[in-house]
Amino acid sequence: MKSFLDEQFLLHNETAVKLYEDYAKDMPIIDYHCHLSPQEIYENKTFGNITEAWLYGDHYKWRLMRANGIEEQYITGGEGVTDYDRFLAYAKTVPMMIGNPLYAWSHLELQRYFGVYEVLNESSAPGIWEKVNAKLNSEGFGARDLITKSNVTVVCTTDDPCDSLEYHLKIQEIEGFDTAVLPSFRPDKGLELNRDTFIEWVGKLSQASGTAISDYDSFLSALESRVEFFHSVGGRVSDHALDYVPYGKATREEAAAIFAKALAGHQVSREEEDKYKTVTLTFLGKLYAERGWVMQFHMNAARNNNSRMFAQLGPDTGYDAVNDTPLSSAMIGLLDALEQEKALPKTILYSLNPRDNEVLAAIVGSFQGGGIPGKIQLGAAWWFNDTKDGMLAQMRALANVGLLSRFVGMLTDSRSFLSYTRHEYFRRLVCNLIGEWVEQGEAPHDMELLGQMVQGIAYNNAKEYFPFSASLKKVSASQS
Ligand SMILES: O=C(O)[C@@H](O)[C@H](O)[C@H](O)C(=O)CO
Repeated sequence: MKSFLDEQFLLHNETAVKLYEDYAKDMPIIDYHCHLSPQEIYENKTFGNITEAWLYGDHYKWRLMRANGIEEQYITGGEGVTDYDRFLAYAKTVPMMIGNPLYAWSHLELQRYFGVYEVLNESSAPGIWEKVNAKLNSEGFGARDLITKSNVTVVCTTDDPCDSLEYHLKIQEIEGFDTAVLPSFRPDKGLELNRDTFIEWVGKLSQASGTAISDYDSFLSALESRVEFFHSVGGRVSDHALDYVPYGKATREEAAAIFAKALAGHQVSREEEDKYKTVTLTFLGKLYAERGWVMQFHMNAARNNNSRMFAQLGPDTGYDAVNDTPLSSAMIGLLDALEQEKALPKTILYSLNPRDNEVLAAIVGSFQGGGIPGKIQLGAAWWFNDTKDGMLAQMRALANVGLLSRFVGMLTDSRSFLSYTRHEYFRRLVCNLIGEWVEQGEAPHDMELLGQMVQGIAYNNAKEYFPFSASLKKVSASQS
């Protein structure tokens, strides 16, 4: 029987161990989608204790604590509740997490960042609290230190087009910090024209772009100026949350009329919304293609389901779920609208519903081309799929229908600076999956070929795929 989280964790055959140890383990990380705060990175934020690092913003942990019957004030904080109280509440929940990736992630983080190899529970909590906090309060445990320690060459944060990117610019001035921290252009608030944030957001866009927005054309030119600004700061990625995939063939004039209706404060119909989103996404896709950007679609999330708690805590607080809207024909329509004009950018398609894996993997195959390896990507297992089963299902679907060897690999999608162990977890799964194929005679025991495949999925494919600046930390010869 293997001991818990030992060196061969998730590696169940010799080939897997060799692939991980000799090829995957030491590869750098490109974290091309996350929710880290550029300000905290710039300020090299330090964490007074493990509760601050673990429980101040991680809704994955909050969700499981609720499921374990922990009172809300010990999860997201409350009157008279100390950070130690919250840590104890988490320590009480951890033993109940067996089978959930957070059980492994939490212990991997304790091992990799703090040298703690004990299992976390209520009885070990006091000692672990002391040991971890002593480290967190010592030199080298600030946000930037943790990024550097994790061998991360690129971090792509998630940013609103109206954002000043002040901290991205300031980070570029920091001597000796090699990681590129780049903005991702996330214009969801400009697409969601039925939401109560739309009109105010258009006003913010006008201010940020210096463009008077009186109609759809001026709105689009304001968006274009912000794309250009993000590009000037090193941004090369966009990101769209499509909780359902819209598609409605329409002219620019039709979209303009719908835009005007929404800007006047009127609700638009679903048909009008689809038309507006189709024309606007097509416009944006062309901008991305012109600049060589990568366009990401995060689809089929069902967000903020608990209206009482949404009113109390806001979004991204652990009350989301998986949507099950059909997406195939709309997705094809959107991609084809761009392809028709030879303006389809590199694109990554993520669905939160694993039922869509094969659907998207097949759609991906319909739009490859342009001489670009893996131009269209089946997105990494995301959010509720960021699990052993979810990652394997996504990789198997991609391997069955497309080219796993061209996959740009994992991302943390996290708000915590300790989450880079998710890449280790993923790399171990990749090596074991390929190792199994070799041991079962389904792939040749050609370590050079397999090592190249593993290093590609771990890092090199992303390095080639994302047109980030040459300011990336140079990967040593043995790793490239
Ligand atoms: O980018 C998204 O929309 C999601 O990743 C969302 O932000 C969610 O809160 C998350 O971080 C899941 O990991």
